[in-house]
Amino acid sequence: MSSLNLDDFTDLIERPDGGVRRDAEARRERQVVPPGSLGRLDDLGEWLAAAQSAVPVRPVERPRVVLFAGDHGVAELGVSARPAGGAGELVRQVLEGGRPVSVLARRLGVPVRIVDMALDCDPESLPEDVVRHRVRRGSGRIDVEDALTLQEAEAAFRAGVAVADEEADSGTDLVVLGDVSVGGTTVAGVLVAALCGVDASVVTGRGGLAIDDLAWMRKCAAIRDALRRARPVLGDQLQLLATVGGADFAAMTGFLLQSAVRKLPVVLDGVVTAACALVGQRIAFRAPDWWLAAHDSGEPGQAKALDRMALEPLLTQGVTVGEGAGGLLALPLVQAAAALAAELPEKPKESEEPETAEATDASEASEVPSEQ
Ligand SMILES: O=C(O)c1ccc[n+]([C@@H]2O[C@H](COP(=O)([O-])O)[C@@H](O)[C@H]2O)c1
Ligand SMILES: Cc1cc2nc[nH]c2cc1C
Repeated sequence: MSSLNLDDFTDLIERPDGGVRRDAEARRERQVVPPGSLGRLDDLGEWLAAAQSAVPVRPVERPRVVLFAGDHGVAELGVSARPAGGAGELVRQVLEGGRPVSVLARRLGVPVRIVDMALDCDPESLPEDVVRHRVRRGSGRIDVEDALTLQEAEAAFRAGVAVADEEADSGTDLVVLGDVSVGGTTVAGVLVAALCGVDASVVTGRGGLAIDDLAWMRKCAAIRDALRRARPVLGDQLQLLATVGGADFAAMTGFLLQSAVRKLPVVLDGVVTAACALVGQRIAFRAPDWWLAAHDSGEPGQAKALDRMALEPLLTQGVTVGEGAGGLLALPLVQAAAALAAELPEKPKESEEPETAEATDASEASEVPSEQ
């Protein structure tokens, strides 16, 4: 297998088509309600049109939730209100239908795919439909040791790339990306603080099930210690993911970048996906153009990361369960924006003048898309 060169993504990732975006804006000018009167839904519809390279924008008909799952050694420090090593149990519950993402996905008719990257459980105990890409059992305790070897990080990154290719090849038209982890918000905090150059306290939040003050202090200290280990490898993103990331983080970073290569738009969930996106931005600066921030979960590290990528979350509902649930909440908005942009009729022509070259404003004519 050829060695992985992350710099290739810089060239492979193009921006969504600016010309198509202008065509989408021009179409909105001709529709019955003024552009801007649908607020952020107007921006959303135009962004999606550019991502699809299609005017009118196509409906989102084959969305999917893709979740990467892993346990993190740092959870042994008591930085999470969830039991260390408990991510496998959550994975079972998601697929059995009993978690928030299961309920929302059922209601919206969206399939959920879960990839095991580093769960700390017997693989036999997992439901059959879990996608198996495990590179190790639990990522390392990042305050004192590396999360992964470089080889494991590369294998995990490649697994994420492969899953993105499978989604693009099978006709998925939008992915809601999420994670199932224990200790993941601590790892995310380290990556965000390292890449934004801020202190541990700035990114230390209360996690999935809010932790108490003592646990918050342990979490802040763990992030501080891991940050010291992160700083020397800041210039090498694969090494950074190996040192203070984890297998699920490496896979999500690979997934996000390859989705951008394949022009597959991705909706980000919470702080964990935001941290992976930030690593991805360091690798390929154009990549964030393909991502949509669904919601503001309230984790301070998420706000920091999204701000760095100039991504503005659509919703604020205080959803901190992770697992793609907050991300999925944005799907109906995306679908609404697409329907409005595609289906609102155009205004009737103001005059009945014959359509001659002279009667048409030349500058406008050059911007009007050929729709038929
Ligand atoms: O989305 C967020 O910002 C968010 C905030 C707190 C917790 N979570 C989810 O909770 C899980 C990890 O939480 P923790 O407290 O064990 O680090 C993981 O699946 C996260 O996606 C997610
Ligand atoms: C308007 C808009 C602009 C963006 N830029 C990057 N992702 C984006 C998503 C949306 C929705």
